Formats: sequence, C-alpha cells, structure tokens
Amino acid sequence: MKTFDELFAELSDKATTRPAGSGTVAALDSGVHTLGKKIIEEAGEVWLAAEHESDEELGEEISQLLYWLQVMMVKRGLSLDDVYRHL
Ligand SMILES: N=c1c2ncn([C@@H]3O[C@H](COP(=O)(O)OP(=O)(O)OP(=O)(O)O)[C@@H](O)[C@H]3O)c2ncn1[C@@H]1O[C@H](COP(=O)(O)O)[C@@H](O)[C@H]1O
Repeated sequence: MKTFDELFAELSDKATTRPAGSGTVAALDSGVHTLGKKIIEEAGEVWLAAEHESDEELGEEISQLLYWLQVMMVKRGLSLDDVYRHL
C-alpha cells in the first residue's frame, strides 16, 4: 500500500531513471494524447463501478484513475504543489 505522494515520487523517479520493463516509462513515451484517452477510459470505469460494482472494485478503479492522472502530471512536468494549490 502507498499514499498518493509516495506513488508520485515513485513515478517521477521512474521517469528519470527509465528502468527496463516499466509500464510507466512506456506510458510516458506514448504521449499526452494517448494518456488523455487512458484517463477518459479509466474515468468511465470509475463511473460504471460506482453504479454497478462493489466498494472493493470501485476503490481499485479509482486507484487506476489516480495513477493515470499522475502519469499525465509527470508527463507535463507538473509537481504535486501545482495541483494541491488549487484544492
Ligand atoms: N498503480 C499503478 C497502476 N494503476 C493502473 N496501472 C496500469 O493501468 C492499467 C489499467 O488496467 P485496466 O484493467 O483498466 O486495463 P488493462 O486492459 O488491464 O490494461 P491496458 O491494456 O488498457 O493497458 C493496468 O494494466 C496498468 O498497466 C498501473 N500501473 C502501475 N501502477 C504502479 O505504478 C508504479 C510503477 O509501475 P511500473 O512503471 O509498471 O513499474 C508501481 O508502484 C505500480 O504499482
């Protein structure tokens, strides 16, 4: 288990070190357009899970959406503060 901030630190590190076999590295290389489509897909899965699935499944879908949002943040060079200051 990890926090939002811990995952962001891990993804930022992977973007720099580019370890072989990292799905995040491949996702970053796929570009903003592809990441945007993935975010839309995952957001749809959150919506469907909220309407039709268990709390456990909804939590998993939300975690995946948060992951893809973080990948987009890393891709665009945003920091956590760039988002948090709007909350
Ligand atoms: N938290 C996540 C995470 N959430 C979602 N995903 C990706 O998002 C996909 C979402 O799954 P879906 O079931 O919606 O889609 P799928 O059909 O299985 O996958 P696709 O064919 O659509 O890619 C997963 O298959 C993963 O590729 C994640 N990939 C990585 N992480 C974490 O990110 C960190 C870095 O991971 P790597 O870069 O892979 O080392 C690690 O801590 C991982 O646990």
